[in-house]
Amino acid sequence: MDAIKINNLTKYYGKVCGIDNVALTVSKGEFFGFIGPNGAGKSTTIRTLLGLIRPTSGSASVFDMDIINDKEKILALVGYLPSEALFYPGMRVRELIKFSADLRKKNCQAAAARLCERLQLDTSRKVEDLSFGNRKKAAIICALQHEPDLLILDEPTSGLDPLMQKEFFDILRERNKAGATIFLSSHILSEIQQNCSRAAIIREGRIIACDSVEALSKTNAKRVNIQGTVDLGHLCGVRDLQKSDMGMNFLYSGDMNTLLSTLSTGDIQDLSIAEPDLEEIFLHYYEDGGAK
Ligand SMILES: Nc1ncnc2c1ncn2[C@@H]1O[C@H](COP(=O)(O)OP(=O)(O)OP(=O)(O)O)[C@@H](O)[C@H]1O
Repeated sequence: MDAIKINNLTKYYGKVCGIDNVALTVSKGEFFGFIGPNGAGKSTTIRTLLGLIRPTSGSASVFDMDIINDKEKILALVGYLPSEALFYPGMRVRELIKFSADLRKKNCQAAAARLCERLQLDTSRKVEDLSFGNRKKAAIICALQHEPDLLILDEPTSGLDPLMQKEFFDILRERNKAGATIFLSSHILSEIQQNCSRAAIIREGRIIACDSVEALSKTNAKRVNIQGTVDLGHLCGVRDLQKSDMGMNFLYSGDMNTLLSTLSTGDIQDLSIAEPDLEEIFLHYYEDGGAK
């Protein structure tokens, strides 16, 4: 069974396009990444999926249930972490966590206590007195304490320190191993690479790639580093050229023999031709014309 199935979902905010014809399938039990630059449409996709906003056109289902007609049934199976954690003021953290569990008509005391301990959250504090990171932890506990079948996490780690990020991902991996499906929206590539098996890249409201993280990370471009001088002329396949007093470096995706014969005309003291790092590969998807 698919955990998430999105069919040609489009959302316009008046004249502004949020997402355009998004189609995506996430299988039950997957740890799926959703990557894209600011304003790409990640939150719009998630909010539409959860029935928080209505699509302009298209349809989607969660565990084979329609996002509009079966909204309540879907929400009972989902844990949602919004990108910004906002709470009613005046509550203490423990009251907020209990309030969130009561909404689900579930006793989550034991699970909540374990999560608070692992994430080191002081439940006696008032929510309005919490730091940004601690507010995030409270939101994480509200999203996870009822042990949902599907976790939808929108930029979950912003505000968490590195130790807490590690603990948080340990918890997610444990949940995933126990069968939960995880949909992780992020623009932190290392998070996606270390945790997800598949990912989709969204840009300007459209899915531009969807594949295994391994396949997405592959490219035929090389990073060329030169110490010395050479005239590249009109060499085809050069991108991201950076020059310094010492030499130059660029991404190259053209013919290797042509590159080598061009380089042989220069005065070169040192040369390296290496795989680009992951950030560079993903920038290629983000840039105009980067779609496969
Ligand atoms: N309530 C709204 N009213 C008008 N336009 C909106 C609204 N919400 C989002 N948009 C627009 O829809 C597009 C997609 O925004 P969205 O928030 O979904 O992107 P995102 O990928 O989640 O971005 P970020 O990583 O910055 O959170 C953007 O152009 C944004 O300006």
